[in-house]
Amino acid sequence: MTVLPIAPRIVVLGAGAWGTAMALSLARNGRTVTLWAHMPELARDINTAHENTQFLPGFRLPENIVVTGDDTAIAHADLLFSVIPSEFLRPTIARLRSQMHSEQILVSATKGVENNTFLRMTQVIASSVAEVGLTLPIGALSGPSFAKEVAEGQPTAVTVAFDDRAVAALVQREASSESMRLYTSSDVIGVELGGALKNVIAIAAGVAAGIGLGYNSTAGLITRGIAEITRLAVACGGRRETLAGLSGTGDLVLTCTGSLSRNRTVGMELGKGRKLPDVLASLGGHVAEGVLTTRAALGLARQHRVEMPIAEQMELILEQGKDPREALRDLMMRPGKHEH
Ligand SMILES: NC(=O)c1ccc[n+]([C@@H]2O[C@H](COP(=O)([O-])OP(=O)(O)OC[C@H]3O[C@@H](n4cnc5c(N)ncnc54)[C@H](O)[C@@H]3O)[C@@H](O)[C@H]2O)c1
Ligand SMILES: O=P(O)(O)OC[C@H](O)CO
Repeated sequence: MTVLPIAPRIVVLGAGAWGTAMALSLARNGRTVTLWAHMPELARDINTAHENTQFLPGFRLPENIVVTGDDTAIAHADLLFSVIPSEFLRPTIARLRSQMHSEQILVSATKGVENNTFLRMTQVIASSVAEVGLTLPIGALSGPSFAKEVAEGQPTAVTVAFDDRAVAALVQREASSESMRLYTSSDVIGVELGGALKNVIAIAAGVAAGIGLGYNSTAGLITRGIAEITRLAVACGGRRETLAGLSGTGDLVLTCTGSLSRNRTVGMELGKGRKLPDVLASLGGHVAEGVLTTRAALGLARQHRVEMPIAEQMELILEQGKDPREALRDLMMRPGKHEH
């Protein structure tokens, strides 16, 4: 049976906006939280400024957050949160896995699908640690949660999923606070895919906004978007009701309407006519996971023979520079369908 000590040692892997906000949220319970950065210089800069000026400016880190670039810090953790962008996850886990052990619990908070394998993030981590003969409980945390608002202490609700619900309950106990409410789930597939796939639809919502379209179009994209990502998640083994929850409808509504979303911003700039490399370069080192996830989602969709018309048009815009207006027209002019 997996257990956690009374005062578990917590390490957050990845000192981007979300890793830093997660550390701030976890530290509100009085625990010491170690925030691991992949580059020692980044750890040093954050320690000097007591603030992550590059990825989450404006929030002073309290004394009980210790920032480090030292890989050996991971060996002392009881509870690990992995917040590494999907693109860098496999090499980062390969680097750190010699410090990991089977008594630890690992929560993945990354939202993405691996580009060539189409694996979910918990699968990437499990397959990497298996190469050195290691197994440990690995689950996913996802839901509507802009890092800035979490850092501000604004009430936020997310879902944490493990195959073993008792493990999800342990994480729920440790990560809940006045401003962070966690629901448990045993649907790891649904929670992970909900969080990853909503980014593709958020790009589409941004494109619509960038073209100058209004509320009707956004509502249509959100609703047909949830239909599309639910189809794929269910085909992959997720549960329909999970996609109707926080890590599905909840996150989709947030990211398709919230101006803080990087994915929506990318779509909006494309809708205004800017080119993708130029838009990505202006994100200041931040990731917009949906750009890479679009192709992976379509790869998964082909494997499972699932139709994803919105994702297909996004791929054409992102990879072939299709005119966004033409893409939206092509979506509207598809053959008529039943709603369900
Ligand atoms: N920002 C949010 O509001 C938010 C909320 C929920 C989930 N997420 C998810 O969290 C994950 C991380 O996003 P973020 O917003 O914290 O990142 P970010 O965009 O703020 O920063 C990029 C991160 O990538 C790291 N990085 C860059 N090169 C690297 C390399 N070669 N190896 C390892 N790491 C490298 C940087 O150190 C930094 O931590 C993403 O999957 C994102 O979808 C973000
Ligand atoms: O800024 P985005 O688009 O990466 O979205 C951040 C989170 O995923 C919102 O839940």
